[in-house]
Amino acid sequence: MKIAIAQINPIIGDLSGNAQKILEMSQQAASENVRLLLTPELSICGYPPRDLLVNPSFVEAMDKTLHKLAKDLPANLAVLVGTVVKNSQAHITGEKNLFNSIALLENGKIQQFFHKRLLPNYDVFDEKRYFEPGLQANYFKLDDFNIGVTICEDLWNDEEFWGKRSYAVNPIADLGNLGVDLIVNLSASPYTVGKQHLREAMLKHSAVNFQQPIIYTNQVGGDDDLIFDGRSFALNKQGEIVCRAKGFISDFLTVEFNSNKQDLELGHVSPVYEYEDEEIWNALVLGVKDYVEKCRFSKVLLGLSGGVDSALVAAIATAALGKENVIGVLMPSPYSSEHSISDALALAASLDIQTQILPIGELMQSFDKSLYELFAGTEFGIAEENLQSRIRGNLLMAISNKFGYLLLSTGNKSEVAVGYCTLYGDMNGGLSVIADVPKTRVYSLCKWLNSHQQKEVIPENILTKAPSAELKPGQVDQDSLPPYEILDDILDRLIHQHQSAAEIITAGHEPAIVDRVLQLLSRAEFKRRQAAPGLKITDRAFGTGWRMPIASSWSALRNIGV
Ligand SMILES: NC(=O)c1ccc[n+]([C@@H]2O[C@H](COP(=O)([O-])OP(=O)(O)OC[C@H]3O[C@@H](n4cnc5c(N)ncnc54)[C@H](O)[C@@H]3O)[C@@H](O)[C@H]2O)c1
Ligand SMILES: Nc1ncnc2c1ncn2[C@@H]1O[C@H](COP(=O)(O)O)[C@@H](O)[C@H]1O
Ligand SMILES: N[C@@H](CCC(=O)O)C(=O)O
Ligand SMILES: O=P(O)(O)OP(=O)(O)O
Repeated sequence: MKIAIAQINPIIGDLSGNAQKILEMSQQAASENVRLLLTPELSICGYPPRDLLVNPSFVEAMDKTLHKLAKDLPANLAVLVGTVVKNSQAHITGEKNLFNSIALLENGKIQQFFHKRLLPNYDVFDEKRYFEPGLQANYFKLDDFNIGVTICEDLWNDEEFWGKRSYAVNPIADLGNLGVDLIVNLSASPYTVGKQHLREAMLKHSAVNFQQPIIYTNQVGGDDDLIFDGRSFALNKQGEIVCRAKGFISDFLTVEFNSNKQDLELGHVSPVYEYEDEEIWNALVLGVKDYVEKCRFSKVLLGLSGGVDSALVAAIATAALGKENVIGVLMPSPYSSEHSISDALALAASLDIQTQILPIGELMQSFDKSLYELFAGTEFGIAEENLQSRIRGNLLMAISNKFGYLLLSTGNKSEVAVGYCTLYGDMNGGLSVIADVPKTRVYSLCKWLNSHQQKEVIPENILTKAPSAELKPGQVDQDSLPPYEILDDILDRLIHQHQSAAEIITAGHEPAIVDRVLQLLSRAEFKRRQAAPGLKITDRAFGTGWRMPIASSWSALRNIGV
């Protein structure tokens, strides 16, 4: 029996467009004699639909679209489509309105529904807000085969693999006990660095442990802050990868279930990325492309300072949207160095993007004049420094408004973590492209890009000079922050490894620096809450999965031993 994976890139809420994508892959499947086609979790509406699900008319429209799709599908093809189903018991107190389900479509009809049993509710996942868990093992008979159906998180509870049990039920063990021939998993699993390795290792363990071939179908595409990497794959009973779809792009691939061997045959296996930098680059390019296109923009703009952050964002945007759709705006102030202008121009020439030069000296003088009396007798300080950033932010938003271009924010994760950025200034923008990329990774991505393209896409001078906001003469970032290698290590331990200050100090960091970073991290929460959505590439980004209080003094507690 031939089975196909439809690794589609749905647009959230575009029900007819998503159905059309499924239909097109169904027609391709039918032309290749496929018997069963798999699509991702919630493929009819795209994942995550969030509070669109609270609207009954949205749910009704999904139902109508699904019935129409069932009628349009080619004959002799069964298709599994992700949808929601109303919970008929929902009138009972405490029960929710919906199930996160899979519909089996065949012979012009919806034949059966399967409900997701394990509902993720951590990090960016919030499924208990909408869904009630399914209570039964899910499987169906297709020709002579029993096919077990699981939905994303249903397979993330392999107790032996994790060394702990996260949920009381284990859908894969239930299906193993029922003796199904094959398990399919329909997922919408967001990208984080190294996640594919984890998925494959986890499902390899499950395949071997339960002696079940598994076909894993993932969504692809950018959805606000989330990037879905695709890379759907299948494993035979020995846990060997027998096929893998491409990463960060829609794909269609088939795999043969051999009824004699009761196992999957070897098919097409797309390669994995060799370098993390390459993988992250591809993720960010897709994240920008899909955010811009799905929000119906065509062009973007950004401030080009001659620094490394804006250089990387410009390069990502150019790869995502094409050089004719990226506009770099240079806004030198009296404090800008000569090289900041020449470096920005060299970068623009290397990417072959358009530039505009808008000097801000006169605007700064005009602001100073207006504030002269009010500020008389005070020292030049943060207020004056930030004016430059805010003048630039205003000019960029004026261009955005006038021409309908989306402004890209350029702050990296290290800066966003410690609040080294100006509200309503360089934090302006609709999408924060590298907000989850620490500064040390910004450099490694640029270096990877140059070596991958075998030319200086990012001019060498941008990579070797000291990072500087140039908000006053001779200023460099390291006047106010620890060296980025140290800052990033401390932040990684705090944010990703959940280490206490005491553990970080034991690891060799200076107590005063650790204290300061803790305070800066906590104090900058108000800024992050007002920031543009940032593309998520790590397991802990400052986005929908980060829910910190603003009015809090927790970080000050190190000295009493917590
Ligand atoms: N703009 C740039 O390009 C850039 C680059 C690198 C570093 N920096 C650095 O970033 C810093 C920016 O200065 P900043 O952070 O003082 O200016 P800011 O204006 O970004 O933030 C301070 C302002 O935020 C508000 N605020 C403070 N606490 C708040 C809270 N809990 N809730 C809500 N609002 C609150 C207040 O209005 C306060 O004046 C400076 O250290 C600057 O050197 C800026
Ligand atoms: N001189 C500048 N021209 C254009 N855009 C600029 C300039 N200086 C800063 N910017 C923008 O602001 C962010 C943050 O700057 P830092 O150097 O990190 O302070 C930068 O990426 C540009 O987009
Ligand atoms: N743990 C899964 C959950 C996804 C889901 O159920 O949507 C993941 O991160 O991919
Ligand atoms: O934000 P940029 O581009 O100015 O980078 P840097 O902060 O390294 O100068």
